[in-house]
Amino acid sequence: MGGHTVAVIGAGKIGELMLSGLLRSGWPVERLLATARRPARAQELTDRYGVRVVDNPTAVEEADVLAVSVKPQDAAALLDEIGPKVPAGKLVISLCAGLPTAFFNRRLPEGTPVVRVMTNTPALVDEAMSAISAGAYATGEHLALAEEMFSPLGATVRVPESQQDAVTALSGSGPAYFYLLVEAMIDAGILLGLPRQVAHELIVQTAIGSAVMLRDSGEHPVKLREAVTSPAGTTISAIRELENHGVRAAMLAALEAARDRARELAAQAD
Ligand SMILES: NC(=O)C1=CN([C@@H]2O[C@H](COP(=O)(O)OP(=O)(O)OC[C@H]3O[C@@H](n4cnc5c(N)ncnc54)[C@H](OP(=O)(O)O)[C@@H]3O)[C@@H](O)[C@H]2O)C=CC1
Ligand SMILES: O=C(O)[C@@H]1CCC=N1
Repeated sequence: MGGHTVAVIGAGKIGELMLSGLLRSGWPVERLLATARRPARAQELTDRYGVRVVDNPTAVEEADVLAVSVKPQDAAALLDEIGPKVPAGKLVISLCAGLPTAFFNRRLPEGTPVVRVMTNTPALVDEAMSAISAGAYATGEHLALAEEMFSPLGATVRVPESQQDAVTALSGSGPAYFYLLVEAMIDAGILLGLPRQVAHELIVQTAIGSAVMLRDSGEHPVKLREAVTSPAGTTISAIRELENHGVRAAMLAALEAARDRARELAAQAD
C-alpha cells in the first residue's frame, strides 16, 4: 500500500473503525498512528490494536496522511492547533459530516490536498459505503490513495463534493434508519404475540435476505416488493397502512432534514 503512514486524528467511533479496518486489510500497525483527547481513550486504542497513540503535533510530523475524524464542532479548534504545522504536500482526509474541503483549506497551508470521505458504521463488518470527493488541490493520485484505504472497508464511490451533504443524509446516517425500522418491526412482533428473541431473529434475517437480494438480483426495489405483494393478500394490507401513515413522505422529509443539518454543522463550525 505504497508505504504511507496514516494518522487517525481524533480516534473515536469512526476513527476506530478506520484503524481496525486498515489493520484487518493488512495495513502494518507500524504505519498507523492515532490521536485522542482523553488518556483513557489513548490507552484503550493501544490495548485493543497495539497502535501508537501520539499527540497531534507528532502525528502531523510523522504521518503523510492525516485522517481527521473529530466531530465537526471540534474541527476548527483542532485546525487552529495543527493547521499551521501541517507541512506542504501531506494529504488530509476529512471524515467530518458537513464540513466542505474549503473549510480545511482555509486553515491549512496553501495548496494542501484535502479529500472528503463520508463513510458509515458497517465498515466494522467490511460493508461500508464510502463516498469520496476531491478538494481544490487533491489530484487523481490522492483520490486513488483514499480509495485504497477505504475499499477494504466496503464499497467506494466518487462523487462531486457538492453532493456530499446529500450522501451524508443517505448513506452516512442510513444505518440508523434501518436500525430504527428493525427496532419498530421487532416491537410489532411483540404486539402480535411473538417472543422478543423470535421476532428479532425473524426480522434480522429478513433484513439480511432483503439486502442481499437488493444488491445481487439487480432488480429495482419496486419489482422486488411487487413479488411479495399478492392480490388481496397480507402485504398490501400492511402497505396501505404504511402509506396512510405517510412513511414515504416521512422518509423524504427526514433525509431533507439530515441534509439541512449537515449544512448547519458547516455554518456553525466556521
Ligand atoms: N458516527 C457515524 O456513523 C459517522 C460519523 N461521521 C463523522 O465522523 C466524525 C467522528 O464521529 P464519531 O466517531 O461518531 O465521534 P466520536 O465523538 O466518537 O469521535 C471523535 C473523537 O475525536 C476526539 N477529539 C476531539 N477533539 C480532538 C482533538 N483536538 N485532538 C484529538 N482528539 C480529539 C474525541 O475525543 P474525546 O472522546 O476525548 O472527546 C473523540 O474520541 C464526525 O465528524 C462525524 O460527522 C461520519 C460518518 C458516519
Ligand atoms: O449523525 C451524524 O452527524 C454522523 C454523520 C453521519 C452519521 N453520523
